[in-house]
Parts: sequence; structure tokens; C-alpha cells
Amino acid sequence: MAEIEAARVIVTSPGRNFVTLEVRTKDGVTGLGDATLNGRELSVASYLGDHVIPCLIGRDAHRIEDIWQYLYKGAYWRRGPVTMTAIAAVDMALWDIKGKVAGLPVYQLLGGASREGCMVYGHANGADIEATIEAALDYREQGYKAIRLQSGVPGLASTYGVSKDRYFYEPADADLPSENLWSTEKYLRSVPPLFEAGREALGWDVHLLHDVHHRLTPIEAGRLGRDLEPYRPFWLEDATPAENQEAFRLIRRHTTTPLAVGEIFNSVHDCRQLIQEQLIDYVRATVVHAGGITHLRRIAALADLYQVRTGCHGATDLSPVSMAAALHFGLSVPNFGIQEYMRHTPETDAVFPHAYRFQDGMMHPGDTPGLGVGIDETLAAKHPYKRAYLPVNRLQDGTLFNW
Ligand SMILES: O=C(O)C(=O)C[C@H](O)[C@H](O)CO
Ligand SMILES: [Mg+2]
Repeated sequence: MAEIEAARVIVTSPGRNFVTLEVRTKDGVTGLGDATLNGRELSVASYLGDHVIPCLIGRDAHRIEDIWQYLYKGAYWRRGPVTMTAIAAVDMALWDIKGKVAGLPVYQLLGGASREGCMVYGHANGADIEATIEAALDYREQGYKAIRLQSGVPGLASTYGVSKDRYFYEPADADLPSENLWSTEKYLRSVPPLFEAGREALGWDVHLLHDVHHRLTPIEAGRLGRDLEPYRPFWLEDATPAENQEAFRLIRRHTTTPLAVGEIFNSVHDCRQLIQEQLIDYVRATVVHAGGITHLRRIAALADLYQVRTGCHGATDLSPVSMAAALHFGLSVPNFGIQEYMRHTPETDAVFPHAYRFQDGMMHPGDTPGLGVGIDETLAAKHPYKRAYLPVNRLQDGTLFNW
């Protein structure tokens, strides 16, 4: 028995907001879990502080599955990003504790390494094709084996995924949601030339990826997928909103470009049909928003039956605690595909010292017992919470559109 004596929520903003749960046992072992929900951070902090932590005190931290079921079924209100992020934070913290008590890195508790490291993809973006390709060449120089290409769209003032800073793209950019303008026609014309230039400059030994960010209808996505086929993209991400999972049947009918979706999923039920009908190739559900390591393993196990691989979300709003958990998961799971790696700023890395490392396009979680991430609370306290929102997106006639 590792009795839970206390738990608390730490909110810090070293360049961007992070919500972290710390769980402590009577023996003084602590575990960390990420509870960050971009733009809605304080709702999870309250869910944990007001409703979850009181139920944790006195429980056995080793009973990870039982506590997961207790928080999921016991709340009566199932699923949803706030609930599943809160459960994820508890789950990560408990795996961290179990690893520390066992003296083993979490991936060893999950069955051990299935590979030497996790292939990651970096983000190359630029205002135009030339700038994007220049950034991509830089990533290749650093050893990346997979690069996401996002470029400004000619005729549109700003485009999602294209930052002012070369390495540290931050989508939650304002105190109230900023507004982007969107034109599907202009966008659809801009992507094939980007990939043509990408193959010309980078050759064929690097994987190229692209994120549509839910902005196309299924038939438009089918056309884009088909137009990109000559350049063999690794995947086309979030081609259309996935609340209606059947929509992906229409895309599949028109293209063999591999499809990835799921960064906003929070449960296996969000992707059950997508997986069982083999409508996608990669599922992007992630540790922090899909119920922790415990639930993500369930999603991966279902996906494995249908030859769907993992491709976990890993943007900057997923804290280093999530990145570590994703790497322990990715190293162990049989059907790992790729891991997104959007680097954190040096300020974030200083608040969350970690054991994971990048080398030659691959990442490894390290062999420190537990997840291998700490929190420097003195430093964290110097970065108070600052409200920040993701932008909204409108068509040129003012219609609010998908983001
Ligand atoms: O990393 C990606 O693929 C994204 O689409 C980033 C998201 O916009 C971001 O994480 C939202 O919080
Ligand atoms: Mg995305």
C-alpha cells in the first residue's frame, strides 16, 4: 500500500500556461501529472482541486486501474475534455509514483521497450514556401527524419501553424481570441506546390507531414489527399472535423494518402468507428487529453487489431510531463507510428527538468525511475498564470469557421 496523503495543483506560465498535479504518498514519494487544457486551464485546475483531490486522499496509489475506474465511472458524468484531462493527470502521477517505488522507468512497467527510440516529427513553417523549405532544411540538418510542412497561404494575412518565431510556435497567442481569415480555395491551391518544393529540396529520405486543422469538407480533403499523392506524404492530419466519424469514408474513397486524426479526442469512443472501419492510419489521441497512459493503452490496443498506428499530439501546450509520458508509452506500445515534437522554450524546460532526450530524429524517455520529470517550484512561482486563448477562424465573409 502506498497511501495517498496529499495532492495539489500547481499552475505556472513559463512562456505559456501549464497545470500540473502533484500526488504525494505517506512515504513521501511524489508523482507528477500534466493537466493542461489549452485556453481552458483553470477549469481542469478546479475540477481537480474541488472535486478529485478530496476523493484521492487515503487511497492506495498503486491501484491505478481501480482509481481510474473510480474517477471515470464514479463521477457519473463520463468523457469530455475537462474530465478526461483531470483523470489523465491523476493517472500519469500514479504511474510516476509506481515507477519511483519500483525503481524503474515507466516504460519498463508497460512491458519494456519495443524499439530503440521514438521517431518524432518537427514543425517547419514559414510565411511562404521558400521560408518553410529553409526551415525544413534546418530541421533535416538537426537530424529529424520527419518534418511537418506548414506555409502561409498567398492572399491570407495569417495562417494557423505559421509562427513568428522559428522554433517555438505558440498557438494560444492572445488575452482574448485573435481572429484569422480563411479561404479554402486559396489554401487548396497552396499546398501541392509546397510539397513539390519540399520533395525537390529535401529528397525522398525524409517523411513529410501536413496538418489541415479540420478545415476541409470530406470531398475537399479527398481532393487534397489525391493532389498530394505524387509527393507521398507520411500523413494528412485532421483533414475534416471528426465528430462524424463516417465522414472519413468519403475521404478514403478518393485518396491513398495516409490519414491521421485525434488530437482533440478524449476517449476510445471518439475513434472506435474510425479504427474498426480502418478509415484512418494514425490515431493522434494523447496521454493528457485522453485519460492518461491507462486509457491511451486501451485505444492503442484496439488500433493494433486494425493496423492503425499511434501518432500522439505533442504541441507546446502538452507539458514536459506529458511529453515524458508519451515517450514511455510510445517506446513500449507495439503499434507506435510517430510522435509529434514541438520543442518547449528554455523557460519551460527550466521549470520542468527532464530525463528525455532527442538524438538523430528519435527521442527516448530516459531511465530515471518513474516518468523522469521534475518541477522547480521556486522557478514555477515566478511565472504566474496569464489568460491566453487559441485564435478563432472566420471565412472572408465573416462566417465563423473550423479551427
Ligand atoms: O500540434 C498540432 O498538430 C496542433 O494542431 C496544435 C494545436 O493547435 C494545439 O496544440 C491546440 O492546443
Ligand atoms: Mg494538429
